[in-house]
Amino acid sequence: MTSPSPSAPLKIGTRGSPLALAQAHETRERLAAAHGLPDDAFEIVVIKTTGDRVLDRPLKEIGGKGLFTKEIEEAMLRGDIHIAVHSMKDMPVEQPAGLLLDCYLPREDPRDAFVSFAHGALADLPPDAVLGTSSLRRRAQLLHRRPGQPIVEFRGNVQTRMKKLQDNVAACTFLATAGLNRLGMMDKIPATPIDTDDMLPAVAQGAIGIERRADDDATATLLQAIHDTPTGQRLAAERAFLAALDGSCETPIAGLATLDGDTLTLRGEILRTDGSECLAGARTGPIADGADMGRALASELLSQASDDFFDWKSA
Ligand SMILES: NCc1[nH]cc(CCC(=O)O)c1CC(=O)O
Repeated sequence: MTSPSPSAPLKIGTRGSPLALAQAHETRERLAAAHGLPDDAFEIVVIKTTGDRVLDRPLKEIGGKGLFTKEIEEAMLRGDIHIAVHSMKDMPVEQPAGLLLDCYLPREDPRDAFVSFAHGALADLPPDAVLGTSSLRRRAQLLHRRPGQPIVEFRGNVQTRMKKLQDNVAACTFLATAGLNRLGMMDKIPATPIDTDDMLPAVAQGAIGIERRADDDATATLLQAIHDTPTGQRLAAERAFLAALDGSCETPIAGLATLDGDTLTLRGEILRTDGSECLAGARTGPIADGADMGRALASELLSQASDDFFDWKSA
């Protein structure tokens, strides 16, 4: 196998957002360290996606799967890049033909964070405080616990959202703790992780996945050295749950697997968009049965859902 070198670097495709770049740099550092190669044996290639281009509309209006991945995957299939670094939370459950996702970096904190200048915790919020989020899941979860609470659409990167909070567009917002940690911002903004019993995270939240061409054996060998097995086991359960629900990032579905010795516990929930109903459940079993547990939990929740529960799918 030929190794990447400064003259023939391994090309790492990524979106250009600060978080995406931080993730690409982490991947480069791990690959360089694992293989004793210099940093410039890896080249970071920034690719703009539809999700980056359209900033003025809520993502759910643009629709379609792979909003943040399509252009990057096309570049990989053309051979312009060798690997692509993704937030697994944004990844469709199936990859396009010819591409494979079987390498995960060690997962960061999966919890959501409560971000507010005015209030210390979610529980302290008065019922008329305006919450800022554009995530269907967070919105449904918040409304489920706090019916009638006003919520405004809140998109943009961390800086944009902090500015909106300062301008009092909302009293608080919600961000993934993982993203804040990876950007080194957890101490710089008023953010507190939310217990997963109070807000169950999105499937795969906090996990980074590295995609490659299925037939690229040289790259597969390179990636094996940085794959984190426990993260892969947790995501196998969570993504099987998501796949069985036919969900994507922008649907009110939450799921989190945890490991304890040889045992995996998967918690999951599905909600109505307006938060009026939340179906939740859990499964515990051997780690190797994670994907089966994900599918079983999905069936259990689906069997409890009334006919109109999934109306949000066409909404
Ligand atoms: N949907 C956007 C997105 N995709 C991944 C992350 C955060 C990092 C992660 O979960 O790994 C975020 C931002 C957020 O939810 O705050």
